[in-house]
Amino acid sequence: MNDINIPKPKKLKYHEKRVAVTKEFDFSAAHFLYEYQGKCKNLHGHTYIVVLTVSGYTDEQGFLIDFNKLKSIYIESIHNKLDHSYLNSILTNMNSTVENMIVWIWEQLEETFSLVQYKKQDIRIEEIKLYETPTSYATLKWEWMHG
Ligand SMILES: Nc1nc2c(c(=O)[nH]1)N=C([C@H](O)[C@H](O)COP(=O)(O)OP(=O)(O)OP(=O)(O)O)CN2
Ligand SMILES: [Zn+2]
Repeated sequence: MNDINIPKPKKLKYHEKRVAVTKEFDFSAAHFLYEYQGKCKNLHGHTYIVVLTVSGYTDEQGFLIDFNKLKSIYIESIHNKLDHSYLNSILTNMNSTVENMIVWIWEQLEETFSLVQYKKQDIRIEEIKLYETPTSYATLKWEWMHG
């Protein structure tokens, strides 16, 4: 039987390994592709899925980053800018392919992360996956951005 009256430990133990946590988000947006021969030359929409993975070291409570904090960073950096948007008016000088969008998304997120104090935990974006459809997606990793 579980004892719910376990005394609070005097000092919480935590490890010193780099770990990663992942959270998934979505946004809906419209676009069309320039200089493209195919159905995507016409205005259409997608519900994009963003799979965001960050890595670093945990704090004394065993948190790398609270999932709620990760969500608020995502909402501020990406959702508020892209949800129900017209992508051609945001990525103005390039095609809104998932390849281009994922780099833009990375840069926006990284800017917000740099404003939050995570130096002690050395938190960094480790990987992003951006799904345009359930079967079509792009991947970007820390070493490809910074290696
Ligand atoms: N390398 C890329 N190819 C294509 C992109 C892209 O961003 N990068 N984008 C498109 C279109 O935006 C299109 O809406 C999505 O492409 P697609 O996977 O072909 O979508 P479908 O749902 O029609 O896929 P099916 O598997 O054929 O059902 C095109 N290419
Ligand atoms: Zn499309």
